[in-house]
Amino acid sequence: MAMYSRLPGSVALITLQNPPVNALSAAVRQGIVDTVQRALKDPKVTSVVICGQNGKFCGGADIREFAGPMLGPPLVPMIHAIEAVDKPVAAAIEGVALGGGLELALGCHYRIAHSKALLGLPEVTLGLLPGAGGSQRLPRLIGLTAALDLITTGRHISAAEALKLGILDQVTDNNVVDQAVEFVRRVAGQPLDSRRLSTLPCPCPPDVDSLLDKAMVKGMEKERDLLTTLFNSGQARALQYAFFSQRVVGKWSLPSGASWDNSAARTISKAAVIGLGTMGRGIVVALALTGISVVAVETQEKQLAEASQAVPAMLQREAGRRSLATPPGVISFSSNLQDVSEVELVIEAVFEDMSLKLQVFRHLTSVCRPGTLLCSNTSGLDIDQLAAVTQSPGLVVGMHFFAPAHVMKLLEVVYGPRSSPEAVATAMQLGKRMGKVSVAVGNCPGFVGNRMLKPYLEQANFLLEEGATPQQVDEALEEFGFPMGVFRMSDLSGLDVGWRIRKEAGLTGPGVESTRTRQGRRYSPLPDQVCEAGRLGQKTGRGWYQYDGPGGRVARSDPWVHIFLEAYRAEHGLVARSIAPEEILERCLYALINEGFNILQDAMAAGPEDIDAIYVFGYGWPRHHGGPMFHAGQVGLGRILERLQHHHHNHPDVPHLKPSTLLRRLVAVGSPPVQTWREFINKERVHSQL
Ligand SMILES: CCCCCCC[C@H](O)CC(=O)SCCNC(=O)CCNC(=O)[C@H](O)C(C)(C)COP(=O)([O-])OP(=O)([O-])OC[C@H]1O[C@@H](n2cnc3c(N)ncnc32)[C@H](O)[C@@H]1OP(=O)([O-])[O-]
Repeated sequence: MAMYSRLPGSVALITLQNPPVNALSAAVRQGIVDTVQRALKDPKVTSVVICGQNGKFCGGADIREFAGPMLGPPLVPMIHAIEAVDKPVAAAIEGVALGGGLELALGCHYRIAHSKALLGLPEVTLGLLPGAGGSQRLPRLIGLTAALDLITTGRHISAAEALKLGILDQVTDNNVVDQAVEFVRRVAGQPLDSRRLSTLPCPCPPDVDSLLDKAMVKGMEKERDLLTTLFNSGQARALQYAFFSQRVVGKWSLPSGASWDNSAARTISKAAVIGLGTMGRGIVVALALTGISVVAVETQEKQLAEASQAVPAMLQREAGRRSLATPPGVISFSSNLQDVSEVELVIEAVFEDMSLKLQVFRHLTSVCRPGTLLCSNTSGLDIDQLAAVTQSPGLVVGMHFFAPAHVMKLLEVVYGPRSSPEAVATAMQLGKRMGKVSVAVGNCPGFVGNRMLKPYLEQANFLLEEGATPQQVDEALEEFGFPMGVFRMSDLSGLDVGWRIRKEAGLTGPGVESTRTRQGRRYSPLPDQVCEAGRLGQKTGRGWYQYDGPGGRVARSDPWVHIFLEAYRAEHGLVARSIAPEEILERCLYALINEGFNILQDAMAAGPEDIDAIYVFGYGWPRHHGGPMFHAGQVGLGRILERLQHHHHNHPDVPHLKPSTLLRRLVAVGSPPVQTWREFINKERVHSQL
């Protein structure tokens, strides 16, 4: 909707009304068309101001409408009509003018913004381009180079930058509508031709003159054609899905019925971090950047001394990189666990060893004051077991950060069967304050992200046994869009991490027979043998690849690995075959996706969006593929099921390839779209189908 009012004097005020960001839905577009007509016809009106309600000008086209046919008045002629009005029209920009919102403002003759407003053309992040004249008007206003920068990066810019670039006519710290009204009154009666951006020539560097001989009309036609192509592309749908899934996960819910809207969060101002290894240091910085005071505890003197040098430097660097709204919190270092007695929340980040973590939790519960939230940064250990040794198990949750913790966007908030809604709400809100995408997940080995990683890694190892090289596997995955293939990634994170976990699970180590079947299923001893050869990845300069030296970054193919693989195959009587990239992708990705269905079935994630957000923000899943569950829908659930059946038939000793019941059920009901799975799962659960 758009509301029309006549202000004292001769100014018509049009207010966009579509909470929360006044997106240009069909109703809003209709409202604008009607109110602009009204202003045009009213002889008493000499000028017009367009603003948005509730402190937001406009967040752009209504992305929710992209899924269906476009109804209502189209945006392009609507903006052209505003530009053609013969009374001055000003956009009063507060909050945001993004995408179609900025394009609407560019159709106005003047633009006045509040100093805190953000402007931009972020369409590229949704797989689109500015399709309502933005690609044509912006270069005509600020030149080709600056416009290209904004259009291709999609970045949001401040009002100050927009003023400097020439997008805005005025910036104010006061009420922006009042300023805009005053502005249009002042300019009423002045000629408007030079303010109609679509009619202006495009200022551009001399060398591209010849490229830009096309007229405006041609440009607009091109914009429309390209937009139509983009609209119908899978990538645009995936990027728009990723936009919404990032927001859906904030609206968390637990199987108990507790959810974001019925659970109160505590606001944390003082926290502690136990353990100052790589993860602990990053967590201290992430907390301090949010303005929280942190007690950073490390019992090993050498590690403490190193951390007290490194952490302030990291904080300073990061604070400099972001322009912080609040000053960073104070960090105090200590070797004494007693010093955490006054904090409201503790995050334990010691070595990934259950007996050590239990020891820390026993200690914490005795030194912290009652009511302190106790969190663990474990990447997969049982939260409930930790909760069991504390006086208040309800106040224990997992906060699984990803390295480096002050940079990576993902946070898995792990609730155990006894975690209170307040504890979950507080951890989720704290994650949000740290700028993270926080996802609530259930307590199961590996939680969501690492649980799905296991079958993916497993398939990659099996592929090596069957004839692939690490490079071939990595190349197929990188071609799909991962920044790093599985072997390069393993070398980066350190091969000993998984080795230790497998030893703890009794899968390898002294006394375990070196067979290719362990604990009743196919097992590849390849990664254990690589570790036994002292090759732990980048940190030792050797792993699945070779590097220039310990800590080297550039992976090069290593003849040692090829000889090792050949010897291994010969020892086990395996005949290497040539494996196509398609098979590599199917085996790795479909095994991972299948585990995602198992996770949904077990209610360890509330919906497919949660899994997809985890993979996009924590595991490098290419955003333009939406996430593993979205991708499954794009490929077709029937196809995924059929390929899993095929691979499981060939490898019956690999349980991860056995299609999940949920996948079968979804295919049986006609493969409904991913957005409806959450509801379907809940219904199936009620009827005990899962
Ligand atoms: C031939 C056809 C012609 C077509 C022409 C194309 C025109 C144009 O070029 C294309 C576009 O404009 S593309 C668009 C270009 N624009 C963009 O890409 C801007 C995208 N938006 C943002 O970047 C952020 O939301 C803001 C910075 C606006 C606010 O951030 P914040 O304060 O942290 O808040 P938050 O939590 O982020 O969002 C709050 C709620 O608002 C919702 N919502 C938001 N925008 C929406 C939209 N456009 N729509 C619908 N909904 C939108 C959001 O889902 C959430 O809903 P929930 O139900 O409460 O969960």
